[in-house]
Parts: sequence; C-alpha cells; structure tokens
Amino acid sequence: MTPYKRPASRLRRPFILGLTGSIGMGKSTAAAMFEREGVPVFDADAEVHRLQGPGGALVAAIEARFPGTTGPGGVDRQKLGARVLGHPHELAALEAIVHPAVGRAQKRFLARHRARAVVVLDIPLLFEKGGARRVGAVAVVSAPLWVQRKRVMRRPGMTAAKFRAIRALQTPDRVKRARADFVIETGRPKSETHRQIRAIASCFRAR
Ligand SMILES: CC(C)(COP(=O)(O)OP(=O)(O)OC[C@H]1O[C@@H](n2cnc3c(N)ncnc32)[C@H](O)[C@@H]1O)[C@@H](O)C(=O)NCCC(=O)NCCS
Ligand SMILES: Nc1ncnc2c1ncn2[C@@H]1O[C@H](COP(=O)(O)OP(=O)(O)OP(=O)(O)O)[C@@H](O)[C@H]1O
Repeated sequence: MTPYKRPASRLRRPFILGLTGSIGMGKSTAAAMFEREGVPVFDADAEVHRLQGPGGALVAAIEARFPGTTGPGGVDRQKLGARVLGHPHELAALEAIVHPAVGRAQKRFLARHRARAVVVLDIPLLFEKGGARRVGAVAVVSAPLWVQRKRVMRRPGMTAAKFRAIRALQTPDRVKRARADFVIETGRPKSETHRQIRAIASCFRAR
C-alpha cells in the first residue's frame, strides 16, 4: 500500500484517522489491532462506559434526567437503553449529557499524543454527528448484514426490535463504505483484517 496523501492542511501532527462502523461491525476488535501496531486509540464507547460506570462523572446527571436508571454499579444500560432507543427526544437529551464530556476526553487524548505521527479516534457516530470533517481520513469497518446480525443477536439482552432501533439510528453501511477512505473488511478471518490494518498503519507511519 502506498503512503496516504492528503492536502497539506491535513498534514499536521498527529494525523487523525477516524475509525467507525455500525453496530457489531468490529470497531473494538479493529481498534485493538491498531493498538497492537503501536497506534494510540481513543475509544469513545469506552469513555462513555467510564463516565456511566461506578462513580462515573455523569451518573448523577443521568439519574436526574432519567430517574431509576442508575444504581450502585452506575448506569443500568439496559434500563437506560429501553428509555431512549426508539424515543428520539429522550435520546437527544441523553446525547446532550454524554457527548460534550466525551468531546472533552477526546481533546485531552489528542493533547497527550500530539507528538505522535498518527492516532486513531474510534468514534461509533463519526458520520452521524458530523465528526468526519474533523479527522484526516476515515476507516470504516464493514461486514455483510448476515454476519453483523449473527454477531449482534448473540449479545446478552439483544432483541430483534433493539437491533432494528439501533440500525435505524445509524448511517447505512453502504453509505459509510462509499464515504470511507479505507474499508476494513471484518467478515473474514481476523488474520486478514489484521493484515489490512497493519498495511493502513504503516502507510501513515511512512507519510
Ligand atoms: C443507549 C445506551 C444506554 C445503550 O447501551 P447498550 O450497552 O445497551 O448498547 P451499546 O452502548 O453497546 O450500543 C449499541 C450500539 O448502539 C450504538 N449507539 C449508542 N448510542 C447511540 C446513539 N446515540 N446513536 C446511534 N447509535 C448509538 C453504539 O454505537 C452501538 O453500535 C448507550 O449506548 C448510551 O448511553 N448511548 C448514548 C451515548 C452515545 O451516543 N454513545 C455512542 C457514541 S460515543
Ligand atoms: N475479522 C474480524 N474482524 C473484527 N471482528 C471480528 C472478525 N471476525 C470475527 N469478529 C468478531 O466480531 C465481533 C465484533 O465485535 P466488536 O465489539 O469489535 O464490534 P463493534 O463494532 O465494536 O460493536 P459495537 O458497535 O456494538 O460496539 C467480535 O466478537 C469479534 O471477535
């Protein structure tokens, strides 16, 4: 793979590679592979889990807006999910609590890694929330729908209705693929996915 070329204005350090993809497409798995290649990764979902977990900074604000959805273990995500998924006004209220805090954590991550050649921002809603404009390039993890469905339906607490509600919130996979600079295929053996990620990481290191 040849070194990735972007306009000079995008060549500041660190180069930011946005990693995204729909539910169950393999973002977390791909992110771990980038880390294994020595590329620092900011994981937006993991940050949400920290903020909503035991003692998390957002637990009180979420309890105030969504009473009965938190306990000693922090936010009960099944309960909170039932209150917001399929209810656009409620989801927007939750996002207004969560997204600014995630944005601040992301800024701290970028400041910590400003000397690096390349970093990855693993952002599930990169296209949905306009974040694609703030990264140098976008990599999309993607697999056939039947693979996605099989993976997601194995998860505890998942139902066909919840899967449908989440898919309805997300930019369709075919649109993400069309807008991507790199498509990482995850419907194949992990060794092949890892090989693809190694090639992407090396083309940014060589930039
Ligand atoms: C609704 C919540 C409680 C459901 O939690 P749960 O553990 O059941 O599901 P999980 O977080 O694994 O999400 C499942 C899938 O839904 C997607 N998803 C989550 N929130 C959103 C959203 N606001 N819009 C679109 N998709 C979303 C995730 O990317 C993932 O693909 C949780 O997702 C949440 O707090 N969401 C709001 C914060 C957010 O926007 N997170 C995603 C980006 S940082
Ligand atoms: N080639 C592959 N690449 C990535 N994941 C794979 C691959 N083959 C199988 N998998 C499996 O697919 C699943 C993908 O789950 P993962 O948590 O990475 O998805 P995700 O996109 O982060 O999900 P979510 O959006 O719900 O957080 C994992 O169980 C992983 O082991």
